[in-house]
Amino acid sequence: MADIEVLDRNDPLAPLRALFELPQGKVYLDGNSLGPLPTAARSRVEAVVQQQWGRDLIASWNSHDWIGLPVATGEKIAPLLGAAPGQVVCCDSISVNLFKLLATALQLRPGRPVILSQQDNFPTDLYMTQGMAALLGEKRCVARAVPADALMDAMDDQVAVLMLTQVNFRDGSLHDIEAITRAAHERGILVLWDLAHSAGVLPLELDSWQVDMAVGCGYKFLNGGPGAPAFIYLAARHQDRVSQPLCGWLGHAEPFAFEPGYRPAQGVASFLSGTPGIIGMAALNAALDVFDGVDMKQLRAKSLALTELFMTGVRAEPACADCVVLTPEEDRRRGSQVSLAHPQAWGIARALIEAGVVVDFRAPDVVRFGFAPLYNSYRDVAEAVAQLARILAADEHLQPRFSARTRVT
Ligand SMILES: Cc1ncc(COP(=O)(O)O)c(C=O)c1O
Ligand SMILES: Nc1c(O)cccc1C(=O)C[C@H](N)C(=O)O
Repeated sequence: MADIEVLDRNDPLAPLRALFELPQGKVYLDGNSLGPLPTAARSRVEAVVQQQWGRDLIASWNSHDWIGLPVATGEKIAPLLGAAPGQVVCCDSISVNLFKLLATALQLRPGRPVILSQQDNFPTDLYMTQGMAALLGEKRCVARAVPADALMDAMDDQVAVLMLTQVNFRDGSLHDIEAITRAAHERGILVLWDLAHSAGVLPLELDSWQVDMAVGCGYKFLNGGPGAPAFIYLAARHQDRVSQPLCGWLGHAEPFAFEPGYRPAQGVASFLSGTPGIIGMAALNAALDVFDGVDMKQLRAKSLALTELFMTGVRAEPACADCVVLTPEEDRRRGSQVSLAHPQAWGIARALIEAGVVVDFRAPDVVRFGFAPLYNSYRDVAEAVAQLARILAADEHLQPRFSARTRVT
């Protein structure tokens, strides 16, 4: 393996690790599921609870601008997406936001009922599409999911919107947003990108790639905390042509006029529905400060170096010979995780966690190693490879205590 200490010493992003509260003695490689706690988020939550909720109570909607928090947080996320102001709002979960945007896409393409996706997309994306189809009936909505290599052929004149996730949650493979968006547009198809495993770790240029719509996650690489709200991106060019169906009062032009009839707010703010969870959103808002001054290209370069080092390390270890690297080798095809397939993946994941290397298991046979360049070091990679090789060489993953599937994640 390369000289790990030199790599960490020369890493310009290494000081950012100090902005997080990482548990001592653990190597945390699960930031693609739940990012760790940024100290700024802890302090903000304390302030929101003690001073704002605890002391200022209801006045905080104005005096601490709670009412403006979804838009303000969206504007803080926007630069990470390559989005000009006025196109991103923070709200709800990805699942709920997909529903709003899918309905919008169908409105924009009347006569085209198909929502096209990839068979191994994250299940919630497929489920939301199936729910939409059941609600609207097959004349107005058809859920079509095909293998990745059949997507181009499936883009026919019945397709209203292509809904894809940029980085596949299972194998870490990465789609080329710009090329796929262009191909879809040439066929009159809108694109809706799920950026759950991209926002905060990959350089994104949604505006210049002409993306129509996107959603993303607050609790993974944006480090906003468990169940942090998600976000919606809707390109400015579509905003005055659509109305989303979950038209709650906070998406109204004047919520406090309490009118009986719905009038949407201007722009992407009309994608708000009900009252946001202020504590959770405040945590995400503060967590985003970690990105101040961070060059996303530099972040990507480190992410690639971490995943590359890990894959090289695994291949060089004879004890890891039965691990199949599912994640593409090519930089332009790889997100920020490495997935290994192994028949005893569950036991390996549990043994790694017990050894202090926090990874996750995805059924049926995948161990995921998520690398977050904001806080993971090259030393973390070396430790993960060493522990994996040790466990496999000692058959530790076959220990009876690792055989029962006792956990949900
Ligand atoms: C690609 C992808 N989309 C959507 C989700 C779920 O989003 P939510 O729980 O915010 O609905 C996840 C993970 O939870 C995911 O990995
Ligand atoms: N959202 C999660 C949860 O509430 C519990 C456990 C895991 C998750 C996840 O984020 C899973 C994740 N989207 C994945 O890539 O598998």
